[in-house]
Amino acid sequence: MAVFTVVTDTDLAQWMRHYDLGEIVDFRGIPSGIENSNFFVTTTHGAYVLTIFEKLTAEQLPFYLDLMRHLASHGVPAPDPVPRNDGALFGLLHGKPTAFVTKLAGSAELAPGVEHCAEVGQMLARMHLAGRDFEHRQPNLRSLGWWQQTVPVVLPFVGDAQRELLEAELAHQTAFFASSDYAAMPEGPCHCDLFRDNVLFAPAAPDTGHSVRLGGFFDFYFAGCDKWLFDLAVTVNDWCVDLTTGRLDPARTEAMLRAYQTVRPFTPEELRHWRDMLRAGAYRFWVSRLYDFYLPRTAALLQPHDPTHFERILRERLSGTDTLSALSSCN
Ligand SMILES: Nc1ncnc2c1ncn2[C@@H]1O[C@H](COP(=O)(O)OP(=O)(O)OP(=O)(O)O)[C@@H](O)[C@H]1O
Ligand SMILES: N[C@@H](CCO)C(=O)O
Repeated sequence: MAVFTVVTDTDLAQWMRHYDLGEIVDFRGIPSGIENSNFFVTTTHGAYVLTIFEKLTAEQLPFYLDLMRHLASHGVPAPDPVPRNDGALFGLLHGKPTAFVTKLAGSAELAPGVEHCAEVGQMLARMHLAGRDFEHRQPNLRSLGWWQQTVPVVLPFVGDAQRELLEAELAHQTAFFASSDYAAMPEGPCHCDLFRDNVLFAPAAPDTGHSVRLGGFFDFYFAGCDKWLFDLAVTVNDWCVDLTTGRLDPARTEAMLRAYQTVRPFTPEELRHWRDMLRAGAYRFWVSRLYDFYLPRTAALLQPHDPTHFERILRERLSGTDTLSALSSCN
């Protein structure tokens, strides 16, 4: 179980005094996830998720919690942080920032079809537009600066072929980030980690004509201001990939991109640099997975993600052209 901080019944009982959430009915650690300690807490008032933030600081947290509130109030289904009795959206438990958010209904779809990809693409574009008037500006903390710091830390652990690719891609991305086309791309609050396991689907209501219904986006704790296209590239790299080869599945990719574009059309700069952005999205997670794999933290049970998956995806995006035509064909 990825529970880094153990919470006893006594800890929880004391913690609950800060909230008006009724009596505890059930309390259990959540085994998935690799960043934070998460618990499902059911009370006589409803179902919640208690998250103890293992890395994020009290200074960083308002961005995420306020963003979730902002999005939820703008029609984007996201967990809503529950205020404490003193009005604060988080407190300290075992010295770490800790928050209660509402539990979303539904379950993750780990083998998505075109309908799931279309739902996610459209909601992602709506989320980007909804974030335009969000007042906080905090950068994506896992962007170029973090890659530049982290790559030298993981290089001693990897083979020659990986070293060469890590260094070459970092140079390419550094130049891309410095370009005028990059500067011209639209940006704003992004999820930055909208993988299949961070989206829930609920059963579609009968007679709606839809086969699937989006339950919500969650795990906003890697969110930050970034290029909207980066957010989409991260999402496509996970939702539309053939898990064996790392190639993009044309039907799912087109479904997601078309749906995104019905809400927010791409700019010329974005069309020109789609593949660079897919590479950036793959690189970000290759580096973080290498870091977590070779420099793991202790947890009661930790399931590290496979770094070679994103190495394969990056190599595939470097060689592929199909992804560019998929995007252009949507115009
Ligand atoms: N608001 C929520 N509503 C419903 N389920 C949730 C919610 N938040 C978390 N969960 C459940 O908890 C699990 C773990 O949460 P999460 O994925 O956020 O872990 P993490 O360690 O914080 O992040 P990461 O995915 O980056 O490792 C999810 O897979 C999901 O089942
Ligand atoms: N989505 C990330 C985990 C951290 O959120 C990954 O698959 O590497």
